[in-house]
Amino acid sequence: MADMIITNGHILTMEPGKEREFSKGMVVIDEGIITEVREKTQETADIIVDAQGGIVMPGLVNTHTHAAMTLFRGYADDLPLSQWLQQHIWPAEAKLTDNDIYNGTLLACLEMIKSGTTCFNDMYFHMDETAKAVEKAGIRAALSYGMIEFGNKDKADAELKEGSRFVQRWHGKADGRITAMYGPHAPNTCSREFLQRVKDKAREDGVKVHIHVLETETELKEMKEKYGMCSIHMLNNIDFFDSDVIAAHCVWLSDGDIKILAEKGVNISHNPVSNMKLASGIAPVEKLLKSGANVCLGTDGCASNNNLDMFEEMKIAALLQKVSTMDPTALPAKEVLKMATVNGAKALGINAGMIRKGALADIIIVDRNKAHMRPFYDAASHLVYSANGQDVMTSIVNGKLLMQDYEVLCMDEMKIIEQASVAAEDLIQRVNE
Ligand SMILES: C[C@H]1O[C@@H](n2cnc3c(N)ncnc32)[C@H](O)[C@@H]1O
Ligand SMILES: [Zn+2]
Repeated sequence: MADMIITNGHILTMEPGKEREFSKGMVVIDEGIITEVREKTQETADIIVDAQGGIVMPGLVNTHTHAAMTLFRGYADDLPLSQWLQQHIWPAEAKLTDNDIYNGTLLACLEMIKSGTTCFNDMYFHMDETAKAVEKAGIRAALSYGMIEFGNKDKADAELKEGSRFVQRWHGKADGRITAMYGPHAPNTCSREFLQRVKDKAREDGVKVHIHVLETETELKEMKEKYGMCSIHMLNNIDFFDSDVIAAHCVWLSDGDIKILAEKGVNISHNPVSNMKLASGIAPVEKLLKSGANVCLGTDGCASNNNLDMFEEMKIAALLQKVSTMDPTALPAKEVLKMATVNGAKALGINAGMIRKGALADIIIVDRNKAHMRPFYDAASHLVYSANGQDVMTSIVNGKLLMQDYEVLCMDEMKIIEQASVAAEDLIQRVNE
């Protein structure tokens, strides 16, 4: 007898090269793993999840965020990145406590679970608290301590020590739901020497690296002044790039940079809403995909988005590529859906992002019984262009039901909302003191 069977749903497998759709199918789950995907099964299970009227699909993977920044949702809007970070966000972050991070991350987990994200990639501070929140919520996450040293030698040692301590403590924990990584913030906030040290350490520890790269034109200019080359060439020169790197943003790329990223198998997290809101620019996603690079999708933090809805992110990603290339065939729905599922899972090195025998049981069910979801010709089209996060009925992570038929089972929803609101209020008071 299996643990769970999802039945009666319209299944979208997203299995690379063998994408299949069943109008009525069954997914069998045992010990957190998908054991069978068919039209009918002989198997029985403890829990039967009726997905009647729903699309059963892989949970969405958010490959770049700062979860606890939910506390800064709407705190400093409509500013350019450098001013936003230096004058508003960093001073406020300096006042963050462990308790803030825990509550802010739980709020983020709640929002993600409710809007169909089953795994997220996070870089932030006080990361033990983020990990504890992930452990509690039941979601899956890749976590890194955000290291910033601005070329300061003492700071470099301390930052790497903390990054390393976090990796040792959390990698593979929470029933394997937590993957730890190193998180050097960016090529213009970390020195070349430090980035090299970090990458060496990550290789030694066998873990991945999460970094912001070429988000703004300012970074490009600073790098050219400092090193006589852009961030991509600088990082390539120090042998930083391989398939164990997740580079967020990658907006200001030359054709030569694209070639390097594709050849080295670097994973690129595209974050269109944040890039549009901060007016950072438009990442060349079409060119990156055509060159064979693995491009995935992220929301960035709630101070620059201002939500964690990956459905919104998918639609905006598609629309932005179309209007920027003036080509309506650019980034079609199926391609965006891959970015948000299989490509994201590949980037984070987790066996998910698809509904296939042997994959992790990270699955969501999206409601088709809504006015804006009818008629129904093509699942991918509806998921990208019509749906939003509020249409997710059921979320399963590691074979466990975190939300079923819109009811959150893994936490007390009102309590989380209340605690995070109180924490944010206290925090802003401390910031303004
Ligand atoms: C981990 C660090 O990254 C910062 N951070 C949040 N959003 C962005 C962004 N779009 N670009 C660069 N840094 C960012 C956080 O505010 C924190 O200081
Ligand atoms: Zn970011």
